[in-house]
Amino acid sequence: LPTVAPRASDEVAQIERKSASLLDQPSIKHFHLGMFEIGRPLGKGKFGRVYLARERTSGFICALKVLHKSELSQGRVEKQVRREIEIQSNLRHPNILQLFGHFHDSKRVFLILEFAAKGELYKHLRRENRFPEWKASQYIAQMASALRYLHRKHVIHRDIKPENILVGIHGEIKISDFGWSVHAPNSRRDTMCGTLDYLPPEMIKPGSSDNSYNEKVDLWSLGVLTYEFLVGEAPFEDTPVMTQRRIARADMSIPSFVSPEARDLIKRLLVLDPEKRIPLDQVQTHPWIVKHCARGSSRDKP
Ligand SMILES: CCc1cccc(CC)c1NC(=O)n1cc2c(c1)/C(=N\C(=O)c1ccc(N3CCN(C)CC3)cc1)N=N2
Repeated sequence: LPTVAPRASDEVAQIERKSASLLDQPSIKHFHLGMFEIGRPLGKGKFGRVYLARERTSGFICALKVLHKSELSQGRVEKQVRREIEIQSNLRHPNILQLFGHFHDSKRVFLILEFAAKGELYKHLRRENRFPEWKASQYIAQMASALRYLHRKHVIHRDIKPENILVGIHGEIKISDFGWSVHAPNSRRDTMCGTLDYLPPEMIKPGSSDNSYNEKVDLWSLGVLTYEFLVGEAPFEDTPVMTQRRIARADMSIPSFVSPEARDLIKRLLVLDPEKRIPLDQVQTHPWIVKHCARGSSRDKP
């Protein structure tokens, strides 16, 4: 796979400047399919497929996500896709997958996304079973940095899990799939689907009067992610009914091979009361994070 040279983002800026200037003549389209050479399929999800792509004039490598309008309307997820586009196109952070632009034709919506050359994090996790503490710690440090950035913009991701994280060419992680992200505070109206494993107690309590919640939901999910990186399975993994019950009681046990520092951080994140969860700035200065990040940048070890 071609590597994405760092200059690529300058080229995006160049494309954007060019297309911004093109926008002055309304007849000129912004982006369209003919501008891209489509490469191999990279992956597929419930509502779309993603392909390696190259923008013809600049040679810029990206990932083109194709969503079929018919499927979106059947799944009643148009609103989510609109929100994903609106939120993700205004974000710029090394650990958040960038959305450079979007366009559509009669049948499909196309998202022009940053190419993450090392693919899906959950496949790495399944292959390695669980991550060594130094790697898990660096990933959580990167997640905390990305979440701090999101929360400063009052964006809650709400769907932090290994399946929604990609890995860049230097081994850095990139939060993707903002389909479930919202502006805080929020009271959930969309129906949930998929795994319950990562949901905090305040989002699964059925019919609780005050079902509004805030950014702290991402702290709980960060705790679940930390546990899963180190143990290889989620802390409340069980049958759906038991998972809900165990989440509501924060009923989990941490295996003895997990270091005391990592155990301490997990316990400070998986707290029932959202207000009592350790804040992100204290995650970044936690002994388990500091002890490993000192070993060098957020990249693969040589
Ligand atoms: C449409 C697919 C989808 C549905 C739902 C959620 C998400 C976000 C995770 C996505 N993916 C998405 O949006 N994606 C946006 C993307 C993206 C996915 C991506 N890369 C890859 O998917 C990928 C996969 C495998 C790969 N190789 C595997 C074999 N290795 C030996 C070499 C490397 C290398 C890159 N880059 N930007």
